[in-house]
Amino acid sequence: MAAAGEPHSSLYDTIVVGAGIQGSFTAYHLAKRGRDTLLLEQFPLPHSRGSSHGQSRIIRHAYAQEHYTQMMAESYGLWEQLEAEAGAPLYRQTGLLVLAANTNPEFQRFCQTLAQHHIPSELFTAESLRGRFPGIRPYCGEAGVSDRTAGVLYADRALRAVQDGFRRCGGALRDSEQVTDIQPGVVVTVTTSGGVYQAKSLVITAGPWANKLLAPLGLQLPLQTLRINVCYWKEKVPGAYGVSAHFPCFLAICDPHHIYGLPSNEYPGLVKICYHSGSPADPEERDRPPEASGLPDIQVLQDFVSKYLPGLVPEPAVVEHCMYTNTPDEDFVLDRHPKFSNIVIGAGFSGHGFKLAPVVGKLLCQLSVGEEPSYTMEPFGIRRFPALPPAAL
Ligand SMILES: Cc1cc2nc3c(=O)[nH]c(=O)nc-3n(C[C@H](O)[C@H](O)[C@H](O)COP(=O)(O)OP(=O)(O)OC[C@H]3O[C@@H](n4cnc5c(N)ncnc54)[C@H](O)[C@@H]3O)c2cc1C
Ligand SMILES: O=C(O)[C@@H]1CCCC=N1
Repeated sequence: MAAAGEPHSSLYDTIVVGAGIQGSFTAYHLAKRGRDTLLLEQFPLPHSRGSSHGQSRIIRHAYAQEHYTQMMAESYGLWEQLEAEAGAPLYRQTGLLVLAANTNPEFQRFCQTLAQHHIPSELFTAESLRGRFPGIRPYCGEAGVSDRTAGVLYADRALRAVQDGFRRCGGALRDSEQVTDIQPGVVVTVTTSGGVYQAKSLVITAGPWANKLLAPLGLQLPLQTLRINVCYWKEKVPGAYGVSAHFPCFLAICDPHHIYGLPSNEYPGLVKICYHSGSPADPEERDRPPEASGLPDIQVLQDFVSKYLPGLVPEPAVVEHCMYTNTPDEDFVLDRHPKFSNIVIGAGFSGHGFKLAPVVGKLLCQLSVGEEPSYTMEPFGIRRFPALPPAAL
């Protein structure tokens, strides 16, 4: 294996394209197994053009779909391991409240998975919510269920930690190198803006750029790229909705899209509350203002904040941007290319993939080395999309 900075003339075991959280964890698992791995990133690191930047992400066992709750059991352990390797905290436990009308079927599925997996949790009525969380003004008939294991991941720090871990295991990370061409074969040839590399297998984890890389490989996935407004709301009394006041993360099950929030922490006095959807956008033109007919997400959030969180100023104080890459069912794509079995794809993380990245990385690593994946891959297969052009398959 070449030392850092030395030219690498031979064949890599695996090249991973895209150093967001999914590609970085994939490369980390590969390097930990002693695979000679090259991780390529188009932008200088760190950058804020994709989906993995920012200070915080929610981590939780609570899911309406059991397969994610199952994967989270292992994911928590892998986050802990990375935290120990990094020697710095990556996670803060805050708990999470799922809020909905008590008759809501999705809410009931959350309660079922929490119970089935013995996750420490508590049920709340509108009245008991009011007593325990005076900052929330629940409506009549609303219920809540908590996931006490949930909390906040320090996202930027976590991304750096996994990339450092990858390098410590001998992995090579080259940033500012955009992949411009992929030639499939028993040996895959990858051309970048900086050189030409070869490997026995390739993993594509390109976030919102996935379809751009897949098009020349004869594949287009039904992915929608969305620009998300990441809104921060000012506390009327600083700290009232903060981690130190034990305010939890929350997920409000709303129609048509959920609303979620994290206690004030990264920006003192500001609470992060976002809409779980956004306006369609090309990642190359993310900050171009959307059409006038775009999603009224900020208005929906303002209404929500004025109604339910009376201790916050109902107008965003800070708005940052990030990208979602959504599949139609919001399940991930973790699969081999239908025609080129040594090309593995991780895509469509649909705005909820950060917490699961340690397990996603392990699964993509297993697929690329030809091992049986440790979980059922049924929800994640490419063939679940009926509208794929048959020529591609
Ligand atoms: C506002 C917001 C809030 C979220 N909240 C949560 C949350 O609370 N909990 C949670 O679990 N998840 C959350 N998520 C989702 C999570 O952040 C994403 O699922 C995850 O970051 C996706 O990572 P990725 O590696 O697939 O994509 P990215 O981070 O976009 O990484 C892809 C990388 O590939 C690189 N790339 C692309 N094309 C090329 C090329 N040709 N050559 C070289 N490099 C290339 C890109 O530059 C990029 O760095 C949230 C996402 C957003 C946007
Ligand atoms: O994944 C998460 O926990 C957050 C909150 C719910 C919607 C998407 N992201």
